Formats: sequence, structure tokens, C-alpha cells
Amino acid sequence: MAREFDLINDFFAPLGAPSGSELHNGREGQIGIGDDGAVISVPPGQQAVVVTDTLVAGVHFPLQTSPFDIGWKSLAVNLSDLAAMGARPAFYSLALTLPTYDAEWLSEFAKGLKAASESGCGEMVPLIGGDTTKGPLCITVSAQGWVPNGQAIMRHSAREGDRIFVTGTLGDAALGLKLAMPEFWGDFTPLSFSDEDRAKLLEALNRPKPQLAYSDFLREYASSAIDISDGLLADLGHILERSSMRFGYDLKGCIDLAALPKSQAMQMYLQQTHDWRAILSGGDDYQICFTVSVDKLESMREAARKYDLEVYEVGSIELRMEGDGQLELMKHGQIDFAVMQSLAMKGFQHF
Ligand SMILES: Nc1ncnc2c1ncn2[C@@H]1O[C@H](COP(=O)(O)OP(=O)(O)O)[C@@H](O)[C@H]1O
Ligand SMILES: Cc1ncc(C[n+]2csc(CCOP(=O)(O)OP(=O)(O)O)c2C)c(N)n1
Ligand SMILES: [Mg+2]
Repeated sequence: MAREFDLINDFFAPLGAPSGSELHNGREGQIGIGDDGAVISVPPGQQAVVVTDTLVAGVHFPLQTSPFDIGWKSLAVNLSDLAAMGARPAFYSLALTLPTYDAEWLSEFAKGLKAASESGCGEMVPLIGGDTTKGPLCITVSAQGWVPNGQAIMRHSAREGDRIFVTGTLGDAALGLKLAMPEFWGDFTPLSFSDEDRAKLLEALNRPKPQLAYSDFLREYASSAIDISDGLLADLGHILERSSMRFGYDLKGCIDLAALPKSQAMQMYLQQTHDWRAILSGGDDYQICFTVSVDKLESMREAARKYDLEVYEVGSIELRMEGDGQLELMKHGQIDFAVMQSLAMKGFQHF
């Protein structure tokens, strides 16, 4: 029992809000780690956005992943959800299930969490509590952020004519997974990337960057947004389903394959293999997919330039007619049926 408290004091208490910081960073009323619960005040005029994601060893990361990277990714994927909602991160909690007590592993894991907590928007995002248990390695983080009243960006508000954007290259993490676990995709084609490209692909898999710099921008310009965790097609599919349901007519997404942003490694991979699975449905990207109405396009592009934010237009939302699929993949203005048929699934699915 003593060890459990040592573990919390040694590794996780230092990730909390620095003492005396409550007033100074506007988080009045907050109590952090150590009591039965954390106490939080929502700043006036703001709403709390609450997100939760679990990482299971062997399911969300290869077993050989370093503890630093596991810590980083556990928090980063949650901050990514907050960014896609247009929220500014405020706190997070950590439910940790560990097979053994390993001080070195814990120390590296905590360093990875800390680095991710400092990676986003200037201020460190403090840990406010959690739970520690023994069992197969599994990490659940729940993060909370603030968004001005009524301004959270949802998946359900894309409309016909809106343009579809993404914030950066797609499919690199899926290629990283192919490098780390060639057996995952069931094919063992040797990949001939340079050492530099290999390092970049593994970094995309293990250290996804939460796109927090986009939160304010998205609130201003996006009609809908989602972070790409399961793959572009699956996650854009969520926008299409929820928006169709809300507005009462069927929408489809038309994606221009040539317009998808591609890393050098991805360009080479596509040339060699013509395998579009990684970029369209591989997942683990943690870029944001968002839609913009035509009347906001110009001001959105201007703001993106001003704030140095990468935005790539990759397609549009259209009315879905009888016989149309939910997603149309286009090459040179024509639907590319061969690519569509090559995709067994739109994205990662647990079941
Ligand atoms: N076990 C659960 N209990 C309650 N809500 C859940 C559960 N699992 C998922 N959800 C909710 O379902 C929605 C979709 O979840 P998910 O597919 O995990 O989205 P994301 O890809 O953004 O993490 C979210 O609103 C999430 O909060
Ligand atoms: C060992 C291993 N196998 C497979 C993957 C690929 N993978 C696992 S989960 C996932 C999607 C994201 O996970 P999910 O639990 O669906 O997160 P959410 O959509 O809820 O954010 C992907 C692409 C991986 N990263 N590591
Ligand atoms: Mg989830």
C-alpha cells in the first residue's frame, strides 16, 4: 500500500498544478491531487468540454513502445480531441493499470506525460487526479478544457457545399505502424525508407502532436470538426452521418486523392505500392478534419496565413443522391472505383 502512495508522490504529484498557481493562472477553486476528488471552477462565460481516451498495450501501441512515448501518446490523443472541439485544455486525470511496479518505467512514462502537457498552448496542463491499479498495462486519460459558451465545434453541423480541410499529412503513423509491426497489415512487403523517413514515420506513430494551435481558429471558421484517430474516411464519415441526421438530408464527402497532403515517405510509398489504405483509413493521424462554408473560405485562408496554420483543402460535402456512396474518392475529376474497392474498411475498428 505504501508503495502506491510513493508512486503517486514520486511520479505523478509533480505533474500537478504548481502550488500557488491557482489564482495566478485563473483556476480559482481548484484543488489537485491528494484528496478524494479534485474541485474545479468553470471560468465565467465558459463551458467545460470533457474527453476520455484509453490506450491498451498491444492494441493502441506496440508492446515494445518506450514508456516515454506511451505517456506522451496517452495525453496527446486526449488533447487532440479538445483541439477538435475548439477547446483550450485545462486539466487531465489519469487512470493507470500497471502489471508491475517499475520505477524506471514510471519515471519515463511521467516524463512523456509532462512533455505532452507542455507541448500545446504555452501553459502546462496539470494532472488533477486519477487512480492506480495492478493488471495488464492500460492507460485512461480524461481531459477537460474550456470553450466560450455555445461555441464548441461539433461533428453534426457540416452542410452541402462546405469544403473539407485537414491540418497536415495523413497516413504517416500507419506507415510507422507498418515499420514497427509488419505483421499488423498481414503483408510483409519490405519497405525501403531512408533512415530519416523511418524516424519521421515512427515519430508520427509514437508522438502525435495535438493540434491545439487550431482551437481558436476552428471556432471562428469551421462548420464542423473531428480529430482523425481512426482514419480520414471513418472520421469524415462521422461528420457526414451526424450532419445528415441533424439536417434531415443525406450528405456525401467527395475527396480529391491528389489534394491529400502527403509526406515524402508517403509519396514514395504510393508510387511504389498504389496502396491507399494507410493515408485514407490507417488512423493514428491526430490531424484535424474540418469543414468550412464557402462564404468563409477567403477569410479562413487569410487567418491561416496570418497565424501560420497549415490548411489543405481535400474535398467537399455534397448532397447524396440515390445510388451514391457516402464517400467518393476522386482522381482527375472522376470517381476512382479501384481505390474505393481496395479499402476493406473505412478505418480502424475495435470490434
Ligand atoms: N463507454 C462509453 N460510455 C459512454 N460514452 C462513450 C463510451 N465510449 C464512447 N463514448 C462516447 O461516444 C462518442 C464517440 O466516441 P469515440 O468513437 O471514442 O470518439 P473519438 O474517436 O472522438 O474518441 C463520444 O462522445 C464518447 O464520449
Ligand atoms: C499495436 C497497435 N495496433 C494497432 C494500432 C492502430 N490503432 C490502434 S487504435 C487506433 C485508432 C484510435 O483508437 P481508438 O480507441 O478508436 O481512439 P478514438 O477514436 O476513440 O480516439 C489505431 C489506428 C496501433 N496504434 N498499435
Ligand atoms: Mg474515444
